[in-house]
Amino acid sequence: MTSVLRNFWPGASSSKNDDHDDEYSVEYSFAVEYSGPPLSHEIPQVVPVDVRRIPTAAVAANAVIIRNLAIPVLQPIGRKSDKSGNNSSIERKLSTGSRVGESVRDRGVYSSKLESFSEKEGVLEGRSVDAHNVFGESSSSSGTMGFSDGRDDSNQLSGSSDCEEMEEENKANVSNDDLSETTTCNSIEELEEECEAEASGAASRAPVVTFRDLSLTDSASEESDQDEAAMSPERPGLVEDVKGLCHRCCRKERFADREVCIVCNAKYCSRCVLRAMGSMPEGRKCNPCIGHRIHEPKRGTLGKSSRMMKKMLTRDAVKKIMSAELSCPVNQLPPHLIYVNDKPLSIEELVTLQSCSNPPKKLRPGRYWYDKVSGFWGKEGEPPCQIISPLLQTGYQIRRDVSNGATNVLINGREITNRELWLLWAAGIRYEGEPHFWISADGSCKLEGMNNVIAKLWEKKQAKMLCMALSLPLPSSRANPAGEDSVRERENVAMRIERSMMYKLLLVGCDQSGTSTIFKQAKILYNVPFSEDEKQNIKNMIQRNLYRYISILLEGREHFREEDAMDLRRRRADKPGPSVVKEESDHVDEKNAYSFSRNLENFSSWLQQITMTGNLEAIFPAATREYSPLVEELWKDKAFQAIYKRRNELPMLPRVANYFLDRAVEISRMDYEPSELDILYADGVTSSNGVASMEFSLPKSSQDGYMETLDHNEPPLSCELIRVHANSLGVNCKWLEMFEDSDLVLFCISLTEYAEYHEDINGTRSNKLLETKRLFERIITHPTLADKQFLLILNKFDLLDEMIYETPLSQCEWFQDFNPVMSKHPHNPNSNNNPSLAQRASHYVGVKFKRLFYSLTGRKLFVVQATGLEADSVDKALRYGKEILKWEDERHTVSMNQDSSESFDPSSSAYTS
Ligand SMILES: Nc1nc2c(ncn2[C@@H]2O[C@H](COP(=O)(O)OP(=O)(O)OP(=O)(O)O)[C@@H](O)[C@H]2O)c(=O)[nH]1
Ligand SMILES: [Mg+2]
Repeated sequence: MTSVLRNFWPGASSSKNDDHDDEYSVEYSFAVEYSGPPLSHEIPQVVPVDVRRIPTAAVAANAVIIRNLAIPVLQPIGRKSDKSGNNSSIERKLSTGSRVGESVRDRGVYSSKLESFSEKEGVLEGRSVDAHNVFGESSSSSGTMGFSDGRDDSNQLSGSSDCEEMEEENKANVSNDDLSETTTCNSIEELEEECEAEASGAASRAPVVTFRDLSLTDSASEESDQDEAAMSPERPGLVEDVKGLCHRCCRKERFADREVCIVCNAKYCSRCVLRAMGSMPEGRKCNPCIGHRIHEPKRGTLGKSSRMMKKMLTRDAVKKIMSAELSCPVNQLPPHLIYVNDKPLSIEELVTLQSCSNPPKKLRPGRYWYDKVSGFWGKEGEPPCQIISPLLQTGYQIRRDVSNGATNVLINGREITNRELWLLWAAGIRYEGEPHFWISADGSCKLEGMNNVIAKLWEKKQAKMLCMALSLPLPSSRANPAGEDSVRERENVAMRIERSMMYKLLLVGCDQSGTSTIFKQAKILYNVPFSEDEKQNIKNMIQRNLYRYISILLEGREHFREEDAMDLRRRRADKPGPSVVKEESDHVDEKNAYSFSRNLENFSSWLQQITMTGNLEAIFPAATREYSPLVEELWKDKAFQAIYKRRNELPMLPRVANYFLDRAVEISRMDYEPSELDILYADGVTSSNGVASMEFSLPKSSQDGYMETLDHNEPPLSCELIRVHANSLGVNCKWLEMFEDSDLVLFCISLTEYAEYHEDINGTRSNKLLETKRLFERIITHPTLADKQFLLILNKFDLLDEMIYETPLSQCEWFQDFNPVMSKHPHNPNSNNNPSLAQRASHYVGVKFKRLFYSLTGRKLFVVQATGLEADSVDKALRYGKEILKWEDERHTVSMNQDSSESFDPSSSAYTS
């Protein structure tokens, strides 16, 4: 009471200094009659306050509450709030600047606006809104409760509207009101506007408080989910993007990875995302945006989880979130915002449209036209962009000017555009005057009032070509029985989620490192089938390779034959009788161990010529039919077998050639079907320059030795293996950026490279392993792969084992200090105590790369030894990759949980599963 009275009469004399008890030291005084000299001026009058006119807050239950009023949800104070302790500028201004009279006037203004808004909304028609009460609660909450997050509070008092257009109209009306009223006083809107402008992003953030119409709750429960979606509050505005800063903590740190709210576009760093988005019951939306429609341009990203999500949450949790994002009602297309022939769609019409055999692609809220007769579909004011299923019951009658045509030519009641006029012309339709054509779904064209078909649009090649050139639509060849589409749609949703959850493994390596062998091995290993086309191409490739190997042998024959003839000539020369020698030597020239019959000789010169001119590809597959018998004849020929025996003397012949040449007759036949092993051994199946990718699931195996505990319920791991050749990465590995979303990089090197050399055009020799080392350095330091895990695959271990004794590892200058102390005991392959020289060498190479990796990145490199041609070995390497991914996942989850444990309760979140 003391303080009330003290404040009530501020001009009163203070008795603070009195030493009396508090009880007697109150700061109020009583009026006493003035007895001094007469005054020269008038005494100001005090207007008595009518206490009955001071607005008071009504009891909430009795108050008429505007639509969408709900219990306010407290949010963390946003970065735009005043850090000095005042919660918002609105609050500050309300408490300091406004006098009682102004305040009351403001309330009046606000009240009238609310009423006019509510009336326009059409939802509260016939009810009176106690705006004073609403305002009273609102202002008291901002003034005394300190409840604010610095967001656009104007939204808090807005109800939902049925469509964007309506809301815009309302806004326009409200702002007109503003103009008339705010010239005289500081209205709430004005203050809010100032406040908004103060905040760096002038656009408002999502409202913190959402209002739900309590009076409608009963009936709302009867509405379908879709209805709820349609009636959901309007989307909050987009937040302004402050480049590179997290919307919550305003920090740049950790912002390389970010998650974006699909409603307001606010971006969050990994530290803040879970706090901002919570359990994500409707997918990636920050808490205030839950219940709101998505920002339409984001529709394409629905269900596609980001890297950050995958890193932070368990796979199951991400799957749940993505599936909720795709399927929750509020995220579905709002039918009432899609207009077809001037009519907003109903839910049934939208379903009909989406589930027809040929639905519109990329349907978004907007205005479209639809010609039910022909199935032409387009955006209002534009030529057709698609031909959808005809005769769907959707939209009103088509308007003549709906596509903005100015040609005076009508098709099914619509004045067509110039581009379509060209189409008629290309279809051979000639006319005079201002005709009206009727074109049916199959393209049959009739003149109005006539019964005969004058042309069929889609039978004319020119018409189709013109459509392609002018970006006009062509009819779809798809015809699906009703119902199938929705099934497929459901499957697609599941597939999309699966796909987005896949681990991406990038397999990269230098020439001949064995990346394509590993890729093919994985394909065979995990039952990823080769398509019929692929099989046919592989067959052609293997047969072509066979002819190439034969041609290399035939080239060798020239050399062997020469050698043999010289040898014989030398031996004959040692014998007496010059004329006899000459005769015999001629004979030898013609017929020695490497001589062919005339037939084979012709075949041999033809094949060598074709190979030299590089036309080998052109003669396949026809060559198989023509020359298969000749290959058989060649194979059986003694001279050819003699050449084949000396094949190791031909450096140009790849090692793998033996595998195919041994079965030359079988492979050259028309009916040859490549086996899996043939495919594995075949060179060139995966093009050297291209990028190949395949999806597979890595099943759980009891051989998983890396896991201490085997979880038998664990689902198989979905992976995508992308093989890219170093040559295709461009200068400075520029194209690595394309693989930014890889989870693990498998860098493959051949263990034989230490003894192999490259020769450039100047004849300078360089060690292949050192070249690989340079590529490795470039890749691991590439910014795109900065935070990726790397697994080094030391391939071709079998070959290293063969050659290491003859060719020491120290041949390569980087490995000069390799000097292993070998045990005197013979090597036992099953014992780890006495590793072979090849094992020691490969271990040494691994350590060298590990040190290099650590020196450049400060991180750990994983290494595995492999033999690409052996299935088990590749399986083991890929499973090791899987373990790395899982460790990485676990590490992230743990660190995120630690990060968020202070203020975020993980048990309340969907990410714990
Ligand atoms: N012995 C043996 N040979 C292998 C191994 N891995 C690959 N090869 C062979 O090495 C050769 C090159 O392997 P690829 O898989 O084609 O190498 P790449 O990385 O695709 O290189 P490019 O063909 O230049 O694109 C092929 O002939 C393979 O059969 C292995 O582990 N052991
Ligand atoms: Mg290859």
